[in-house]
Amino acid sequence: MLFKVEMDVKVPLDYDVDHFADLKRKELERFQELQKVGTWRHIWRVVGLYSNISIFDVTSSSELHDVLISLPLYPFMEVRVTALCRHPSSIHDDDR
Ligand SMILES: O=C(O)C[C@H]1C=CC(=O)O1
Repeated sequence: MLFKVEMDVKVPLDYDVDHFADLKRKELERFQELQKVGTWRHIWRVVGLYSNISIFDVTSSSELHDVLISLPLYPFMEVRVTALCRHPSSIHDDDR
């Protein structure tokens, strides 16, 4: 199952810089693991914002929920999820 996930990262201005750098390092590790196994299939930066638009490939909405709340930066994210399905005119067989 494919989902579009929009993530806005919002960090309080007075948040400890070193602690946030540590969370970002952990987020990068988790992100790379999820990319390697194909769960986090695509990511784009939204120009000018600390936001991304991503495509996740998971077996269920529950799996997506578990993946999202496992992200180290999750407590700082506003997340919007859109379920996707194959377009009948698509020529690609991996977009479902
Ligand atoms: O940078 C972000 O948009 C937040 C998050 C997504 C991947 C990653 O490494 O951090």
